[in-house]
Amino acid sequence: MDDAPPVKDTKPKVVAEKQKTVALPRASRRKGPEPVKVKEEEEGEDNDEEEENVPPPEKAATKAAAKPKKPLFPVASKKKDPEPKPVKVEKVVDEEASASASEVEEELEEDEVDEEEKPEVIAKARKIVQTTLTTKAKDPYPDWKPGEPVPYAALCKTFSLIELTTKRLIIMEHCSLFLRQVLRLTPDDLLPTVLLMINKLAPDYAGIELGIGESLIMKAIGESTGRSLAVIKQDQKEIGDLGLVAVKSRSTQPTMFKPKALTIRGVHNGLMGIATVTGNGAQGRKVDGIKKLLSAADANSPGKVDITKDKGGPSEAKYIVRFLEGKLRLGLAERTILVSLAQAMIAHEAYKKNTVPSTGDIEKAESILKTVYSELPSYDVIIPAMVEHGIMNLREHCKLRPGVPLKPMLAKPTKAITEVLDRFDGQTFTCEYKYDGERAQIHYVAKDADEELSQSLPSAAATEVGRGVAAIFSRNSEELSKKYPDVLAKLQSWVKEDTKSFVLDCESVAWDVTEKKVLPFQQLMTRKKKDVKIEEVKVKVCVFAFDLLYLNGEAIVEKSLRERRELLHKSFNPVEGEFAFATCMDGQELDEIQTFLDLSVKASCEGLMVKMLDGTESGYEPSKRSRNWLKIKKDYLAGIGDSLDLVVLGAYHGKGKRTSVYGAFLLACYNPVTETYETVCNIGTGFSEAVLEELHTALVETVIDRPKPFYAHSTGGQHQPDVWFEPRFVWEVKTADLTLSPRYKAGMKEGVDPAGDKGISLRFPRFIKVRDDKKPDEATTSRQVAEMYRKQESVTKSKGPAADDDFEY
Ligand SMILES: Nc1ncnc2c1ncn2[C@@H]1O[C@H](COP(=O)(O)OP(=O)(O)OP(=O)(O)O)[C@@H](O)[C@H]1O
Repeated sequence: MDDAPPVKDTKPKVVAEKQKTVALPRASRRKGPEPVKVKEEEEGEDNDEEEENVPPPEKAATKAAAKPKKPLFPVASKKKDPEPKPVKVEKVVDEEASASASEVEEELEEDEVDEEEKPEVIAKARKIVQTTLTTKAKDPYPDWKPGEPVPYAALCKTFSLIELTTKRLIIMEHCSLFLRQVLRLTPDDLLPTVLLMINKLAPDYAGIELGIGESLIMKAIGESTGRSLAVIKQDQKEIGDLGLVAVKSRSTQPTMFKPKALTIRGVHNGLMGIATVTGNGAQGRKVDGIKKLLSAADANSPGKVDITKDKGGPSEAKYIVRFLEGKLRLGLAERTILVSLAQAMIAHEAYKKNTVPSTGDIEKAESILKTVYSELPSYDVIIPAMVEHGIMNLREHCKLRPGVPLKPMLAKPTKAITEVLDRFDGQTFTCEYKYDGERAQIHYVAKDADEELSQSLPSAAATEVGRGVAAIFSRNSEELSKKYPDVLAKLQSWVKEDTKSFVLDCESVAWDVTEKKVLPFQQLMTRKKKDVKIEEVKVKVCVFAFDLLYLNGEAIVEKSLRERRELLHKSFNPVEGEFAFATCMDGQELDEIQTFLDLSVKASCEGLMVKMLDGTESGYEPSKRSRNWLKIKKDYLAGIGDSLDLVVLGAYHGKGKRTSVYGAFLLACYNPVTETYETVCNIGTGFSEAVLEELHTALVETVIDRPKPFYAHSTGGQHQPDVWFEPRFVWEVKTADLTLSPRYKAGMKEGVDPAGDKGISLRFPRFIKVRDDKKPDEATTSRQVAEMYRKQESVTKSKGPAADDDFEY
């Protein structure tokens, strides 16, 4: 395929098909639990089933693509010679440093390398950077001509090497080596390279999705290889991996002519074109786009892929299809890429200077990139700046800014007020109402300010609001301006005149205009999700601000909460029913907190947030589930500490009156390390008839023939659900407690069961609501489930909980 023009020329128009969501009507949500008989035996029951073989990890779906106002890939620096003169690295690092990743792996216990954050793994990785990354010796792919587009085959070669291992350390080494080669030869392609590695086309806030289902991909594979759809479907049934089906289909296809080899930039452009196609015949043009990419795949280097084994050689068709499905199956967590990128960059900079970076420098580079990315999660902004100014200077050039949403700080659950007091012993803390609505990050820049709402924000996302321009983002950095035009319309009235720019952390909560009080979350969910017309708004919303992250041109995340709160209160005017500061209380005594908790519940809140108030620890920690924020929910005091957000993997047909709907469901938590969904319970309680009907309508669209290879579930016949689903919907679920069961797989790798054959399961789970603000890979993690289990157990065994996070880099 010819390379399409650079992405900067493309003007993506409209967001493609969005994920389907279920809005549950208020009435149906409010109805009491409607017990539904779960088809199988009670949770927690022992049974001798076989341990299931979980296939290699598969990347959970990520959304993709952008609607950029400015060039998507600003050229970092044209002046620089892309290929510095090859240099011989003279400096000798210590002996240990010459270890290769595989040697190092042998030294480490298998379970110790599960996460790249382990200090010893990081230390070894840094040693590797000092040696292999500062020479060309281990580059994964033969050098292409400096300055020329990076061949897509080079990326696929790296993917195929990564596919051969599950060890983070080796994955990191492969990534770093390849990224450094890209930096050395074609630094302008670093951005699309990184994006394709993380299965994205653009930052989340750009709101572009590929909008492609399995059937469209099968159609494209069929049409581009001359095989019938029926045959492709049959292959898919047998192989269970469309990427490999694409490879199999290609191998039987005689090549009439040799198209031009794919490049990373060309593939990115092609995919972007597919994602942004709209209007009449969009589906057909998407298929054409895929066909074009597939026909060019492997043109010049047809990889020999043994499709009988998942871990075949490199094949462009395989990775294109997997990208389209949002599943590269590589275990390339965003954190891995970040660390690899920092290592590649520091090694590249050293290589250019004919030096070797010290481990201190490598550590510093990693920390800079992680901090910068947590405040400004946009490779589109960071990569060009990093290439131009160097990684050590990145902080000066890339700061939190209005227009680029950051991942919010999250709280750790606690079970009792005494736990809070233990945690904050000797330190000042503050309590705030925990409002039950939707997180909203509001960005604003006045027209007469010395700055602008980020250039990388799609223009449609920035709304004129009187004296300024504003945008609202969700917890997941999705753009919410079309959901809350009423908030934007009133915004100017609560922004003080000398407040010229800000990023606010808030909760948008349904508001009862007559009673002048907040309404439960269920009310908020009855609002339309997008294209809301102000005149049609029935459920009014009040914004409760609890933090200020940026003010008048300056990021203030490092200031103490006390200072941020003062600035917050100084910079805005509360307006009844529209904008308010979160109700807070600084008392430190148990009975004061108890009284405040009771008040919060009376005020229709979920409970309290308790936050460190002073000192560096009270700084805002983007993307972290931090112990400096604790939540006490009203229902903590009975049952386990927190509800869980679980992914629906399967369902059982209803019986009797319910034959037309699903009567019970199989739920799973998410394991971000192995990128698998681990089953955790069957649920049939908490649903009204109306809700069951709605869920059925939504879920039927996602039925698949068989469980995905990245579902960790029981294989015993009697435990199989009647239908399986794509991992799409996240539900909030409460449980009486947690137990170990051989029938479920949750947390099996977390060491809670000494014998290792039982997973954690929920007892008496109860459906609370659909969490359509969470994506499946943001569900409660296996580790969190294990942490809850340990906490529950710790009453008798007094074991400390493990740390965890949601987005942390
Ligand atoms: N005063 C407040 N301070 C911080 N967050 C608040 C506050 N009031 C309400 N919230 C909401 O509570 C959430 C913090 O709780 P947590 O970190 O547990 O998020 P979560 O994982 O979405 O869990 P939950 O289901 O409890 O909302 C925030 O995302 C925000 O939406």
